[in-house]
Amino acid sequence: MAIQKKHGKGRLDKWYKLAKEKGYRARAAFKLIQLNKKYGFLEKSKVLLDLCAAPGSWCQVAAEVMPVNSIIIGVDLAPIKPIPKVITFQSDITTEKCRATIRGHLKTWKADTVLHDGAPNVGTAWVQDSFNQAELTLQAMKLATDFLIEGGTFVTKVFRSKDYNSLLWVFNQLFTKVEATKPPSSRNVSAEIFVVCKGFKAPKRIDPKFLDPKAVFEELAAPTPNNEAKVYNPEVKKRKRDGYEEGDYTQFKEIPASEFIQTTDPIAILGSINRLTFTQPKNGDVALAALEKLPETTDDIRTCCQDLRVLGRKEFKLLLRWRLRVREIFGFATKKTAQPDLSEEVAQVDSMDEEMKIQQELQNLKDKESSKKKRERRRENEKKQKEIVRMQLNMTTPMDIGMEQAGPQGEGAMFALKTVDKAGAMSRLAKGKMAVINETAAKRDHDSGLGSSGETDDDSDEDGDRLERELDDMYDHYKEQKAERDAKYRAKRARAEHEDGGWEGFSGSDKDESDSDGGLEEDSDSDMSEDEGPVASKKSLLTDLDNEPADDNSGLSKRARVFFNDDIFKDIPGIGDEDEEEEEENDEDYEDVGDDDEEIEDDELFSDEEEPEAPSNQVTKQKAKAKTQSIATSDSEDSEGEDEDESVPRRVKGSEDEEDWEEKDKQRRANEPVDIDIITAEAMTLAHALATGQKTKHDLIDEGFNKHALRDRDGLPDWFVEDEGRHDKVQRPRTKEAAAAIREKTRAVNARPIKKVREAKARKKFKAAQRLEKLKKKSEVLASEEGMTEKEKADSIQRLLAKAARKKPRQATKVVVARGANRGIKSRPKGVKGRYRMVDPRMRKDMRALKRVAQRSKKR
Ligand SMILES: C[S@@+](CC[C@H](N)C(=O)[O-])C[C@H]1O[C@@H](n2cnc3c(N)ncnc32)[C@H](O)[C@@H]1O
Repeated sequence: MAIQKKHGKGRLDKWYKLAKEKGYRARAAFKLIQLNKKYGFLEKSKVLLDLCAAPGSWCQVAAEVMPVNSIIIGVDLAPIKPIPKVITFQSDITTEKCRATIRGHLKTWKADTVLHDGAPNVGTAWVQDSFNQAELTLQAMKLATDFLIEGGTFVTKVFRSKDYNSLLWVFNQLFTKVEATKPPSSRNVSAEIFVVCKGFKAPKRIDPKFLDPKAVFEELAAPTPNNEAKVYNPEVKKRKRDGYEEGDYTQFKEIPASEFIQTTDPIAILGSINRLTFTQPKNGDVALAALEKLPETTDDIRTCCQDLRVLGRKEFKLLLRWRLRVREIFGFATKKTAQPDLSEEVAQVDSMDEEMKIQQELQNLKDKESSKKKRERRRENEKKQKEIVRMQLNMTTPMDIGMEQAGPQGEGAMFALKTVDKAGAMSRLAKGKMAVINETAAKRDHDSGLGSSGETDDDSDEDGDRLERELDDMYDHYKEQKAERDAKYRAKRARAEHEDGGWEGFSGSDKDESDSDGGLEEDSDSDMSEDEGPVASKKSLLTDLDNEPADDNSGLSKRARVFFNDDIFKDIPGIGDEDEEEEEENDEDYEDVGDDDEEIEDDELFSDEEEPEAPSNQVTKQKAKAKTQSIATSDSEDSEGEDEDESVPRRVKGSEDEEDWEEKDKQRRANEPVDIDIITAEAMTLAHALATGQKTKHDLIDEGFNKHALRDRDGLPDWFVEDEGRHDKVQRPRTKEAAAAIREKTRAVNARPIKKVREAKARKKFKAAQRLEKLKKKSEVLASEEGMTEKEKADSIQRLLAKAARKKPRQATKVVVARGANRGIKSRPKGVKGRYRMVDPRMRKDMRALKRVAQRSKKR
């Protein structure tokens, strides 16, 4: 029965067997061994307390690893058979008696390490058990706090349950470093996890609440700071997770539109609710009835209320304006009517004395002045934007802007131009990233209190601007949250930021400056003087003007560049800036590397003659070759005289070691946003259609004019544009054959993992070195031969060299029929030497049959 149970739970695993082999009383021993391997606490300990130690495998390990003459005390409810060098006794660790016994054994000593692997009878009722376990852990920690030395280590088992975080929080209060880990020997199916708490803070007084299960597991939602104990760390934050509201487990939320009118936080509603309804509840909402009849409640408004989640900024503004108007009609406090004292809904100014009148007039004048300034600034900004757009269309040069910005001083002009360029504007322009510029300019407008350039009623639109800013903030906040949750999104954003590195700097400083209403010119000057100085600026200016024609070298005419600057070409490899191109090429190179476990025959790698292979394989090789050339590898040794290996995509750069490379490769593949295979398959399909005449050049041009080519994203909310970019893409046809060819390519790349290729190359080099060494020795022997003339010696050495240089005739590939046990096995079958190829028996029969048929038809 007992054996059955062990089998049933899969207990007779390798750790179980190993424990038996090594004489440990339980497989748990390996958990401690592995924990100690990672954190190394046993070697440093002289006194150890093992709570819940039966049957005693942890004590065994401790006795083995700890220095001689260490004190090890083990306690458990169950009896522990004696272990040499270990004191054991039977007791319940939650009792005072146990504490006293330990005290008796330790006397004045303090423990360097306290271990706890306790588990109350797991298996009866999980919820109950997990709580008891957490409670037991807390009890163990209580004991640990009594006996641990300052800086000591507490290692405990915890079950991942609802109390897990609470326990961790407490540990964090009492130890400087807390880490949760799961050693390999701990079964994956088990919810157990081990927490290693290092650096006991040994506070003089510990708030009893820290060790009280009630306080820890129930009241932790609002933890009381333990001000008395020096361990309290205000920086420890408890993460707040929003779940469903109590009693409301639906994701779709709707509220009456009247609530939106009455609320003081309309943006919160727009951000969290799906629909505003006008349907009358049974009890009859008077406000809602009146609201429905208002002429302000137009069909547009009703449509917007239908689904708030699909609205853009424009619609949000529409709703918010509607709300303000309705509030005015209903006599609710609005921003315009409200006085500083918000508690009063409508403030009436009946009489105004002289002084107040003067103040009012002054205020009016001030307002006018500021709105005039605003208008001027906006006009200036619009002008600048236009110039930038002109620049993008190559109608003007950056120099024009620089000169204008810098004014009459010639040097200033240099500065300004430099700064334009420092911001990466020139290169961005060439890359068609003006969207970013416009966005940044718009943002600056925002920050400086200006609305979007399309609006003219700047005085009356203050509310709108504020709302817009709030909406922007909310959107940014949403993006931040998304980034926090989604590692992939974070990586993608990091990549984007990396690509836009120069631009980031610009927008960053831009934002800072704009807080003080600074324009582009102010940015330029401050950046310049702070960062690099005039010499650098001139240098940079020269460099960048030099760089300008480099773009022309891309072979594109100005018109072509403007054309390819369109967003539609953004994701297409081969079009766009060179960096992107290069990176994508690299990415493709890094793609689809199979796992290293696959065996590759050396002979296959070192084949001197090209074997006839499938056409797709050849295509792959050629492609890989082209790529290899495009990647600047410094691994010159590897490439020496090994042209046959060039077909293997090279992924090794400089001195990067393999693990590094593999790690990076993994990350790269995880972050890869564009499916290169799909794009290649599309390209192949297109090429095939062109080659077979199914499509003509004109068809392609025609297809180029589609809805995606004329995307007008002006005024659309960022989130919408982002979402569109992700999903609204041109669907190009992909044939089955193209997809199959790409799959084949992937398979071919996978079949030659770089690790194996490198190993094989290294082996080949090693063998060559050995041969050379042999040759040297033989030549030396010949040279020192006394019975030979100098000519004979020279001839013999010559012959040796010629023989060594002669290529060995290639061995014929042996065909091995895979039978029985050999089927599906990739390693070399027994007794087979040299090149071989495994074939299926059916394949050999088929081949023979084909040959027979061919011969017969010849005879006829
Ligand atoms: C997983 S075993 C410990 C294995 C041990 N670490 C080893 O290496 O052999 C869990 C132990 O916790 C003990 N235990 C549970 N509650 C206890 C309590 N209140 N006081 C003492 N021991 C307890 C159980 O008797 C059981 O032997």
